[in-house]
Amino acid sequence: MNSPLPYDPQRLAHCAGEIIVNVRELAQRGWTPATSSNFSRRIDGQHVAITVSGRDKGRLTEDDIMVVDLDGAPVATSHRPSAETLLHTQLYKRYPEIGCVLHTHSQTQTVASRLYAGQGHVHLEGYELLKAFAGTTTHDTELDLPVYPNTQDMPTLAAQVDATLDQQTLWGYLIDGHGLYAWGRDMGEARRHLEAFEFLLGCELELRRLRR
Ligand SMILES: CSC[C@@H](O)[C@@H](O)C(=O)COP(=O)(O)O
Ligand SMILES: [Zn+2]
Repeated sequence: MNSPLPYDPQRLAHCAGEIIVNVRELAQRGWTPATSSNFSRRIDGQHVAITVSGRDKGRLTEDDIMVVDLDGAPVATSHRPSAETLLHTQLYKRYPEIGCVLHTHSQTQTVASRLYAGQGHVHLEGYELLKAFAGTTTHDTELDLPVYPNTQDMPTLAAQVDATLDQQTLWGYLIDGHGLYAWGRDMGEARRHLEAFEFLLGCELELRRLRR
Protein backbone atom coordinates (compact mmCIF):
# COMPACT_ATOMS: atom_id res chain seq x y z
CA MET A 1 0.00 0.00 0.00
CA ASN A 2 1.27 3.50 -0.86
CA SER A 3 2.13 5.63 2.17
CA PRO A 4 -0.10 8.71 2.45
CA LEU A 5 1.28 11.95 1.08
CA PRO A 6 2.65 14.37 3.71
CA TYR A 7 0.63 17.24 2.16
CA ASP A 8 -2.99 17.69 1.10
CA PRO A 9 -3.20 16.68 -2.59
CA GLN A 10 -6.24 18.91 -3.08
CA ARG A 11 -4.28 21.90 -1.84
CA LEU A 12 -1.46 20.96 -4.25
CA ALA A 13 -3.98 20.79 -7.12
CA HIS A 14 -5.27 24.24 -6.17
CA CYS A 15 -1.75 25.72 -6.02
CA ALA A 16 -0.73 24.06 -9.30
CA GLY A 17 -3.88 25.39 -10.98
CA GLU A 18 -3.11 28.93 -9.85
CA ILE A 19 0.48 28.69 -11.09
CA ILE A 20 -0.57 27.26 -14.49
CA VAL A 21 -3.22 29.93 -15.18
CA ASN A 22 -1.17 32.91 -13.99
CA VAL A 23 2.12 31.86 -15.56
CA ARG A 24 0.44 31.29 -18.93
CA GLU A 25 -0.60 34.95 -18.86
CA LEU A 26 2.88 36.12 -17.83
CA ALA A 27 4.42 34.00 -20.59
CA GLN A 28 2.07 35.54 -23.17
CA ARG A 29 3.60 38.91 -22.28
CA GLY A 30 7.05 37.53 -23.14
CA TRP A 31 8.29 37.51 -19.56
CA THR A 32 9.42 33.82 -19.56
CA PRO A 33 11.51 33.35 -22.74
CA ALA A 34 13.27 30.09 -23.65
CA THR A 35 12.15 28.01 -20.60
CA SER A 36 13.45 30.68 -18.22
CA SER A 37 11.69 31.78 -15.02
CA ASN A 38 10.31 29.79 -12.09
CA PHE A 39 7.25 29.97 -9.87
CA SER A 40 6.09 28.62 -6.55
CA ARG A 41 3.16 28.62 -4.14
CA ARG A 42 3.07 27.59 -0.48
CA ILE A 43 1.01 24.45 0.16
CA ASP A 44 1.30 24.44 3.97
CA GLY A 45 3.81 25.18 6.73
CA GLN A 46 6.34 22.67 5.36
CA HIS A 47 5.64 22.21 1.68
CA VAL A 48 5.87 24.30 -1.46
CA ALA A 49 4.59 23.67 -5.01
CA ILE A 50 7.29 24.74 -7.51
CA THR A 51 7.96 24.45 -11.23
CA VAL A 52 10.07 21.51 -12.45
CA SER A 53 13.46 22.61 -13.82
CA GLY A 54 13.78 23.28 -17.53
CA ARG A 55 10.10 23.14 -18.48
CA ASP A 56 8.51 25.56 -20.96
CA LYS A 57 6.80 27.95 -18.55
CA GLY A 58 4.33 29.09 -21.21
CA ARG A 59 2.86 25.59 -21.50
CA LEU A 60 2.78 24.35 -17.92
CA THR A 61 0.60 21.37 -17.01
CA GLU A 62 0.16 19.65 -13.63
CA ASP A 63 3.13 17.39 -14.45
CA ASP A 64 5.37 20.49 -14.52
CA ILE A 65 4.62 21.34 -10.88
CA MET A 66 6.23 19.35 -8.06
CA VAL A 67 6.51 19.52 -4.27
CA VAL A 68 9.60 20.42 -2.22
CA ASP A 69 10.08 20.89 1.50
CA LEU A 70 11.38 24.14 2.98
CA ASP A 71 14.95 22.92 2.44
CA GLY A 72 14.23 22.45 -1.27
CA ALA A 73 14.27 18.64 -1.15
CA PRO A 74 11.78 16.93 -3.52
CA VAL A 75 8.83 15.31 -1.73
CA ALA A 76 7.18 12.16 -3.14
CA THR A 77 8.48 12.79 -6.69
CA SER A 78 11.46 11.94 -8.89
CA HIS A 79 11.29 15.31 -10.70
CA ARG A 80 14.12 17.87 -10.37
CA PRO A 81 13.01 21.18 -8.91
CA SER A 82 13.97 24.58 -10.33
CA ALA A 83 17.70 25.31 -10.26
CA GLU A 84 16.79 28.38 -8.20
CA THR A 85 14.63 26.61 -5.62
CA LEU A 86 16.71 27.97 -2.73
CA LEU A 87 15.73 31.54 -3.67
CA HIS A 88 12.10 30.52 -3.18
CA THR A 89 12.42 28.40 -0.05
CA GLN A 90 14.55 30.99 1.77
CA LEU A 91 11.55 33.36 1.63
CA TYR A 92 8.99 30.74 2.74
CA LYS A 93 11.29 29.73 5.59
CA ARG A 94 11.92 33.27 6.74
CA TYR A 95 8.35 34.59 6.42
CA PRO A 96 5.51 32.20 7.38
CA GLU A 97 3.02 34.66 5.84
CA ILE A 98 4.60 34.53 2.35
CA GLY A 99 2.49 32.36 0.05
CA CYS A 100 3.82 32.90 -3.46
CA VAL A 101 7.14 33.65 -5.21
CA LEU A 102 7.36 34.63 -8.91
CA HIS A 103 10.57 34.89 -10.95
CA THR A 104 10.55 36.23 -14.51
CA HIS A 105 13.05 37.28 -17.22
CA SER A 106 11.32 40.12 -19.08
CA GLN A 107 13.42 42.35 -21.33
CA THR A 108 12.60 45.39 -19.18
CA GLN A 109 13.74 43.61 -16.00
CA THR A 110 16.90 42.32 -17.64
CA VAL A 111 17.90 45.65 -19.23
CA ALA A 112 17.24 47.53 -15.98
CA SER A 113 19.31 45.00 -14.03
CA ARG A 114 22.27 45.65 -16.38
CA LEU A 115 21.98 49.42 -16.18
CA TYR A 116 21.68 49.60 -12.39
CA ALA A 117 23.99 46.75 -11.34
CA GLY A 118 26.88 49.14 -10.72
CA GLN A 119 24.74 51.21 -8.37
CA GLY A 120 23.45 48.06 -6.61
CA HIS A 121 19.83 49.19 -6.64
CA VAL A 122 17.12 50.99 -8.62
CA HIS A 123 15.73 53.96 -6.72
CA LEU A 124 11.95 54.29 -7.16
CA GLU A 125 10.32 57.45 -5.89
CA GLY A 126 7.25 59.63 -6.55
CA TYR A 127 5.16 57.11 -8.48
CA GLU A 128 1.48 56.58 -7.68
CA LEU A 129 2.03 52.89 -8.48
CA LEU A 130 4.29 52.51 -5.42
CA LYS A 131 0.99 52.09 -3.58
CA ALA A 132 0.71 48.66 -5.23
CA PHE A 133 3.24 47.38 -2.68
CA ALA A 134 1.68 45.96 0.47
CA GLY A 135 2.04 48.34 3.41
CA THR A 136 2.42 51.47 1.23
CA THR A 137 -0.46 53.96 1.37
CA THR A 138 0.90 56.99 -0.46
CA HIS A 139 2.84 57.85 -3.61
CA ASP A 140 4.98 60.06 -1.36
CA THR A 141 7.36 57.25 -0.58
CA GLU A 142 10.51 55.68 -1.97
CA LEU A 143 12.15 52.31 -2.21
CA ASP A 144 15.44 50.89 -3.41
CA LEU A 145 15.02 47.70 -5.43
CA PRO A 146 18.28 45.76 -4.89
CA VAL A 147 20.31 44.44 -7.84
CA TYR A 148 22.57 41.50 -6.95
CA PRO A 149 25.42 40.15 -9.10
CA ASN A 150 24.39 37.07 -11.06
CA THR A 151 25.84 33.72 -10.02
CA GLN A 152 25.00 30.04 -10.36
CA ASP A 153 25.93 29.68 -6.68
CA MET A 154 22.49 29.87 -5.05
CA PRO A 155 23.71 29.78 -1.41
CA THR A 156 25.85 32.88 -2.11
CA LEU A 157 22.94 34.72 -3.71
CA ALA A 158 20.55 33.63 -0.95
CA ALA A 159 22.98 34.91 1.70
CA GLN A 160 23.07 38.35 0.01
CA VAL A 161 19.28 38.45 -0.11
CA ASP A 162 19.08 37.45 3.56
CA ALA A 163 21.51 40.21 4.54
CA THR A 164 19.31 42.82 2.81
CA LEU A 165 16.16 41.39 4.39
CA ASP A 166 17.79 41.86 7.80
CA GLN A 167 17.87 45.61 7.04
CA GLN A 168 14.59 46.35 5.26
CA THR A 169 11.21 45.06 4.12
CA LEU A 170 11.36 43.99 0.49
CA TRP A 171 8.86 42.66 -2.04
CA GLY A 172 11.40 41.89 -4.73
CA TYR A 173 14.89 42.20 -6.17
CA LEU A 174 16.76 42.09 -9.47
CA ILE A 175 19.68 39.87 -10.45
CA ASP A 176 22.14 41.42 -12.91
CA GLY A 177 21.62 40.27 -16.49
CA HIS A 178 19.09 37.76 -15.26
CA GLY A 179 15.66 38.92 -14.08
CA LEU A 180 13.34 39.77 -11.22
CA TYR A 181 12.10 37.98 -8.11
CA ALA A 182 8.86 39.22 -6.52
CA TRP A 183 6.70 37.71 -3.82
CA GLY A 184 3.56 38.22 -1.75
CA ARG A 185 1.16 36.63 0.70
CA ASP A 186 -0.84 35.00 -2.09
CA MET A 187 -0.78 34.74 -5.88
CA GLY A 188 -2.76 37.95 -6.36
CA GLU A 189 -0.42 40.01 -4.21
CA ALA A 190 2.77 38.50 -5.67
CA ARG A 191 1.48 39.18 -9.17
CA ARG A 192 0.55 42.75 -8.28
CA HIS A 193 4.07 43.31 -6.95
CA LEU A 194 5.63 41.71 -10.05
CA GLU A 195 3.52 43.86 -12.40
CA ALA A 196 4.27 47.00 -10.38
CA PHE A 197 8.03 46.39 -10.56
CA GLU A 198 7.79 45.71 -14.30
CA PHE A 199 5.86 48.95 -14.87
CA LEU A 200 8.12 51.09 -12.65
CA LEU A 201 11.30 49.71 -14.22
CA GLY A 202 9.83 50.46 -17.65
CA CYS A 203 9.21 54.07 -16.54
CA GLU A 204 12.78 54.41 -15.24
CA LEU A 205 14.24 53.09 -18.51
CA GLU A 206 12.05 55.41 -20.58
CA LEU A 207 12.94 58.46 -18.45
CA ARG A 208 16.63 57.63 -18.83
CA ARG A 209 16.22 57.45 -22.60
CA LEU A 210 14.31 60.77 -22.79
CA ARG A 211 16.78 62.62 -20.57
CA ARG A 212 19.84 61.57 -22.59
C1 LIG B 1 16.87 28.92 -19.54
S1 LIG B 1 18.03 30.00 -18.82
C2 LIG B 1 17.28 30.47 -17.26
C3 LIG B 1 17.65 29.56 -16.11
O1 LIG B 1 19.06 29.45 -16.02
C4 LIG B 1 17.09 30.09 -14.80
O2 LIG B 1 17.53 31.39 -14.55
C5 LIG B 1 15.61 30.08 -14.79
O3 LIG B 1 14.97 31.08 -14.57
C6 LIG B 1 14.88 28.80 -15.04
O4 LIG B 1 15.51 27.72 -14.43
P1 LIG B 1 14.64 26.47 -13.95
O5 LIG B 1 15.66 25.46 -13.46
O6 LIG B 1 13.86 25.99 -15.16
O7 LIG B 1 13.74 26.97 -12.88
ZN1 LIG C 1 16.11 32.78 -13.78
